[in-house]
Amino acid sequence: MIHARRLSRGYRHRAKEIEAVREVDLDVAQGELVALLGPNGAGKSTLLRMLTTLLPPSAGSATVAGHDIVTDPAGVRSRIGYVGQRNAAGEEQRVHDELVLHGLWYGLSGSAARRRADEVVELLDLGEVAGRKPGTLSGGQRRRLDIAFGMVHHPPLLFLDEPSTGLDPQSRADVWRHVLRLRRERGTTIVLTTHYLDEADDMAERVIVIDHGRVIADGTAERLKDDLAGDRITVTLSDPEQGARAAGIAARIEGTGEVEIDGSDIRVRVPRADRALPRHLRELEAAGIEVSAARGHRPTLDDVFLALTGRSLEETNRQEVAA
Ligand SMILES: Nc1ncnc2c1ncn2[C@@H]1O[C@H](COP(=O)(O)OP(=O)(O)OP(=O)(O)O)[C@@H](O)[C@H]1O
Repeated sequence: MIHARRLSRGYRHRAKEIEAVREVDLDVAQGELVALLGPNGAGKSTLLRMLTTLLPPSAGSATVAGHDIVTDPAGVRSRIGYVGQRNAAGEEQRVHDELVLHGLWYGLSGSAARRRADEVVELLDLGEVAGRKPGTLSGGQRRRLDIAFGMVHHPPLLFLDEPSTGLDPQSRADVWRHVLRLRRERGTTIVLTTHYLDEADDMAERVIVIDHGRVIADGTAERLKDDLAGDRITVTLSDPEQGARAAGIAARIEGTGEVEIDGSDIRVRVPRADRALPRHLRELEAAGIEVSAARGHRPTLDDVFLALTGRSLEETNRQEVAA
């Protein structure tokens, strides 16, 4: 569906060149659900805007849905849906009428546009609000309407730029339910951007991590965690004086890496926490070291980002919000 090679885009801002996207290679197959994950300013929107032909690349090439983004932008546009960060709806028409207008804009006949409006209203559960004006909808309903606009011409490939940003948790879950439904029932290929780690983790089957305009990791969330962050176990000792001995025992167990002592806690990196924990407990017990608590941690995607960049994505997002 998407093949991009060394796709790059710079901006000139106050006589300075910003390299927003740098030599990105990307292949997305039909039916995939891919999340582009990265902090604000990483280059996600710029990448999406190039793939949707809204912005020409400075260098590199890409085909999207079989058409070249530079030499055949009209071919690309007729086969994709794009839902940007801003609302697409006007305020004058009612929801259903707006959808019909969109269909006409895409070249459908009047009856085909009305039929298609009915279909997307059903697909995105907008029946209750079909007679209302967009300005009266809740944030989540409004976002679903935006997605409906992106689907009016039945595209096999849908791009969503931060579909859930700014929504409350319930509306976010609701938008996701509908995105997953599109994928399941229509086989739509979906590429979306997000800076919510939990979303990328729970919903997308493939996560592409972007930082400073480059792809720095690409895989399933589980794979990225296994390869880049690894599990950890934490064992709390009844007697903190035993820390050094316990750390020595842990370090000798096969597969163990990075042993840290923090007060009465010993933290150890292991390939699989569920398997390593019983073994560590047995060895400590055999050495007469009493353990008062023990737990295993599966890494999060933030641990992956931290391992890759030395920064926490969650922390970076928080600082952006505060700034
Ligand atoms: N029109 C523009 N002119 C100058 N610089 C720009 C322009 N648009 C984006 N940039 C810069 O390019 C870089 C990438 O921005 P982009 O919006 O693609 O990132 P993003 O990952 O989508 O972030 P966000 O989540 O905030 O949308 C940033 O440094 C941004 O400031």
